[in-house]
This record gives sequence, C-alpha cells and structure tokens, in this order.
Amino acid sequence: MSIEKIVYQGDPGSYSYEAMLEFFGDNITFENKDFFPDVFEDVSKGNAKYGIIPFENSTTGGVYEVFDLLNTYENCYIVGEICVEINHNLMSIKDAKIQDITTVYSHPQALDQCKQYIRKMNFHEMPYRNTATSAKAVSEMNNKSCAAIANKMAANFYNLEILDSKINNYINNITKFIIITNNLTFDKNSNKISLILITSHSPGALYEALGCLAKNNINMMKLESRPIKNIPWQYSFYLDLEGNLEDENIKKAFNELSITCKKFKVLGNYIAY
Ligand SMILES: O=C(O)C(=O)Cc1ccccc1
Repeated sequence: MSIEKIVYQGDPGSYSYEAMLEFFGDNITFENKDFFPDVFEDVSKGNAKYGIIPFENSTTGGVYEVFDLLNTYENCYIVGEICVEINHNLMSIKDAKIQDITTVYSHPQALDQCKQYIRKMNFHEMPYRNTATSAKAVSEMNNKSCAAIANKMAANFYNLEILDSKINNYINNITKFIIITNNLTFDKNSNKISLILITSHSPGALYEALGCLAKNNINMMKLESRPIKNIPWQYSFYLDLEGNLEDENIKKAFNELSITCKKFKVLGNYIAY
C-alpha cells in the first residue's frame, strides 16, 4: 500500500504544521520543506500526495506567492481548505524578560500581523522563513535580547517561554490554508470552486467574463487579481464561486468562459470551510 505523504513549509510547531494536524489528524506521514515552491514541486511530481499551505489571512489578505505558484504549477489543484485562528505570542529563552528584548524574528506574515505591537515595543524586525523556524533559531541563539513571534506549540517544541500573548493587531486573526494535490478531484459534496482567468486586453472583457457567471445564476465569493509576470499592467484574475462541477449552470458558464478567456483553469472544487 502506498503511503500518502503530506508536505508543509517550515518546521514542526509552525501554523502550517498545526493546520496539517487539524485537517488530517495525527495518524499521518509528513515531511517539512524549506520553501513554498518545494511543497508544489513535491506535490506536482507525486513525491507527496498532499501539500498544505497558507493562502489568505483575514487581516493581511492573500499570500500572493502561493497564488502565483497555483498559476505556474499547472497540475496542482486545491482539494480542501481549513481556517485556523492565529494567536501570536512573543517568546524567548528562559530567564529573558520582556524589557531585555530588542529584536524579534518571525515569518513576514506574522510580523505584519503584529506590526502595531512591534512598533509600540520599538523592536527591530528580522524576517525568517517560518514562525517555528524563528523559534528554533531563537532557542539556538540563546540570547536574552532575541525573541520569536510564533505559535504556543512552537514555544513547547523549542523550549521557549511566552513573554506576551495575543499580540496580533486584531483579535480576530484567521488564516485559511489550502490542501493541494496533483489531480482535479471532487465529489458531490464539493460546494466551492476556485478559478484562474486571463481575459483578453480589450474593453469589457472582464465584464463579459463575469456576465457568464451572472447569466447562469452563479454566486461569486471572491475576486482578486495578480500581475502577469513579464507583461506589465496585465493581470490574472482569481475567483471563488459557489457550486459543483457537475451542476448544469456551472458547466454552461465554464463552457462560455473557456471560449471567451485567454486562460481558464479550474483550480479546484472542494468543501468550503
Ligand atoms: O510561519 C508559519 O508558521 C506558517 O505556517 C506561515 C504563517 C505565518 C503567519 C500566520 C499564518 C501562517
């Protein structure tokens, strides 16, 4: 029997690690990767069955590197999503006091989500690949002036003390993680569809594309754009819709979209969290 390995970015104790355990349970085989493209590469080649990756935060918005990777890796598809409440903590080595801290290490998303606190405390910021990786580094540096911003779980993993908690700008701070695999799978319960569209660069092209959805009574839940690399000021559009690929109105609309758009990729059909 083949082992269905799951890959995530960062170190054990990261938010991605926590999301993986919450989505898949703890009876799993997994491996960590240094960077987001490494996760896509492993999933695309079938070295791992699933990847789990942060996609959007309720306060700071989309993780645009991941949007771009979904566009680049043509055979990677979304098969699920999970939302995790993010409560950031300031942590350092035992005996360090909050007054000792001058430098904070963390993932850029976490630094962003705690910007107001970091300014108030006048900390110097050091971006790191991942929150858990920064906790591990602070533990190894063994320097009372250094702290990490990370998960409670990371403090336990790397033997750090929590000096302050709930330091995010907004109490309601939720990150959506997506689960990717290398084929488009869905079932009758899948009720959310993600898409990438590139329209022609002509008057009314986006209006026409959105018209295909309106005419077929399809509810759009999200619309975002990303620059097309190497073609300045032209954009790919990312959409979330309500529906199932077997629905007649979806089939009709997608047929029209595939004719009117320059690129049309279904990113996945899965259960909305
Ligand atoms: O660095 C991590 O732990 C991640 O999984 C990325 C991240 C960072 C901040 C909030 C949510 C996810």
